[in-house]
Amino acid sequence: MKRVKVLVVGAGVVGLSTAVCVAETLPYCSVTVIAEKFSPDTTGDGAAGILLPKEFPDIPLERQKRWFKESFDHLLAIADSPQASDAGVYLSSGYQIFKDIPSDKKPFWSDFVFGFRYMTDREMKRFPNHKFGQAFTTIKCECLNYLPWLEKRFRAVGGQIIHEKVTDLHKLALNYDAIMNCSGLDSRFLVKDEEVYPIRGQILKVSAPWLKNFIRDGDGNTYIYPGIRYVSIGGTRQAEDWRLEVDKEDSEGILERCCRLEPSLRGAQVMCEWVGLRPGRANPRVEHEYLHLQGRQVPLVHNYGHGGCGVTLSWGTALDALDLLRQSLFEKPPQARL
Ligand SMILES: Cc1cc2nc3c(=O)[nH]c(=O)nc-3n(C[C@H](O)[C@H](O)[C@H](O)COP(=O)(O)OP(=O)(O)OC[C@H]3O[C@@H](n4cnc5c(N)ncnc54)[C@H](O)[C@@H]3O)c2cc1C
Ligand SMILES: O=C([O-])CC(=O)C(=O)O
Repeated sequence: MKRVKVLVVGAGVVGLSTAVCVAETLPYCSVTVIAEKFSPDTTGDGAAGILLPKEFPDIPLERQKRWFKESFDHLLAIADSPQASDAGVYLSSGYQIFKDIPSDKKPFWSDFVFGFRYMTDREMKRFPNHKFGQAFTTIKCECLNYLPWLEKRFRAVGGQIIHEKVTDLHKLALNYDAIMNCSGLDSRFLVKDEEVYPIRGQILKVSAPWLKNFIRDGDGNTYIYPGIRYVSIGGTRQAEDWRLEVDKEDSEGILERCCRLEPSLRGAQVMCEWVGLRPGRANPRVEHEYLHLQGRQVPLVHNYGHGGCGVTLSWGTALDALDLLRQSLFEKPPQARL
């Protein structure tokens, strides 16, 4: 009997991962996802979806390693299964190159990807403006496939979906035993967290089926990611910039920088241009508190603020959010709803 009603706010890669984790792990919970936007209109749908972490300043490194390893291993199992093409999850190999030798040549995630090594002098000759490079195989998770696939998996275990904008979490909490907030950038308004801010990202999707390996400049501003339908080339990282319109100058800059790294892109046809707002935050917020209403305390588990790493850390942070939910339900068992 499903006696605990859990509501997940958000149907991006973070919300759907969280909803699937809870619905598949806690048989006593009935789980509903409520969101204003679903695939193909969430931030992850336009993202390249490469699994590549960055280091957050105030989260213990062991926790960050766990977030990445769990996400990588979860997606690797999908990539290795007959579900891979439906889910849009596959291995992707390539290079990260640096104009200056980075202080951390062997980053914390290097043991979790496959075949991490420094590039040879011969390989580096292809990139005369760069001094150092890393070669490795990671995973690419294309949300245009992965999110509908996750949604199907969620429905298969009885998950419910509501298509609606939420304006007041307290009102919703009258009808649920726990709420999980996966509203990304909109947490700025929904839970009034002023630490979340937009980091605008513009990319172009080009047709260049001859490209097989990714190339990323370590500064994070220029990258080329071959994918299933197209090659994503980027990018921009404009903090506090809320514009969702395509900026012509940004597109020109992206093409120019990417063609410098990969001259064969000069002949590539641009299929579309896309802008998304990363949910920036110094550190992702994966923690819980309680909403107080009419004598009841309703657990509120937050899972948002992943910046440019939402796909990269989606499963690991969802598992942490699941633990926080379990802990909060155990600390304060559901109290009678009105
Ligand atoms: C150009 C670009 C490239 C990127 N490339 C990568 C990459 O290669 N690898 C990687 O790991 N990450 C990448 N990212 C980052 C990644 O896309 C994000 O971190 C991730 O998509 C965030 O997911 P989310 O579920 O937290 O938020 P979102 O996808 O923004 O989803 C938020 C959800 O909450 C819902 N919501 C919000 N407020 C409300 C409300 N009030 N009521 C109802 N619903 C609400 C929305 O409707 C939506 O369903 C990239 C981002 C950009 C912009
Ligand atoms: O940085 C990258 O390589 C891709 C990415 O995650 C982003 O643009 O946010």
